[in-house]
Amino acid sequence: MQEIQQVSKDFFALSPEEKEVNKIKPGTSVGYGRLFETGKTVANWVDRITIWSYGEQSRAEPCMPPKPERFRQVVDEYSEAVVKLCMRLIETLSTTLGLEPHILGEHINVKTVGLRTSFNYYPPCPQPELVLGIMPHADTSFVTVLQQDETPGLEIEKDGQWILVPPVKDAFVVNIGDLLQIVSNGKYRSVMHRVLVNNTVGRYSFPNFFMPPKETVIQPVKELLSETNPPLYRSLKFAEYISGFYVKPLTGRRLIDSFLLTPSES
Ligand SMILES: O=C(O)CCC(=O)C(=O)O
Ligand SMILES: [Fe+2]
Repeated sequence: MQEIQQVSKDFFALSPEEKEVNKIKPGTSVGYGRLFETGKTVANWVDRITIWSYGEQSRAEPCMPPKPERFRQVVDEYSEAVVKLCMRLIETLSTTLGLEPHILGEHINVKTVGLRTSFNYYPPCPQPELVLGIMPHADTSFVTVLQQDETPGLEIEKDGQWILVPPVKDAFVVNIGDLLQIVSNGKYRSVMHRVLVNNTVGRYSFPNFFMPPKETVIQPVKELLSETNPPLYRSLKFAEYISGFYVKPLTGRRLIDSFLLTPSES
């Protein structure tokens, strides 16, 4: 965990030209650059690089920055360990849904699921009350394993209130993403969250998004459905969901609601 922090600090200390070697290309979501740049003035006060760190996508869309030199090696070891943790989480989540431990993993074809990792640096901001580090959103993952440093900033929404998630040394935060909400037929709800910034210290965070290949069909697990518990979400390709996510800035609205079979009033 310390090493990831160290290579990230080395990366963000590079010159803008060196960081931009890996600039996000139009139509993709990986590389270095501003978050959700849409031409509109939505301020996300963050310097960020996103890469496929594990799985099929990391080979299909290579995006490791060439510098710092140790980056790739550290990320390879880290992502392998995080994927193992995600696999265990999926088994546990299967059990807590009342299913055999292997059912959820089989349903989502867990062996093909990969990892996308973002490296966020939120610099100190002279007027932190005017911006957010990242606007309110839910993640596009099954689960997100998040490493944050010792500086607070992450808040989750619960019952209409924003609640700070205090950093705990050597611990990850696990967030439920939209895809788990769909496959669990709404039994698990993805968590809305946002990031605050401050005017004194920079903050680093590393969310690891456990995400499937683009062609994967996402739909509720059939073992959870019955006449009295009909599917809430239609089946969709992950590519369809992800294209919806990146075309608009983070508005705080739940994208996932657009896949409800019976649209909600909200
Ligand atoms: O910085 C954080 O703690 C969270 C970052 C986040 O939510 C994201 O990158 O999706
Ligand atoms: Fe997030």
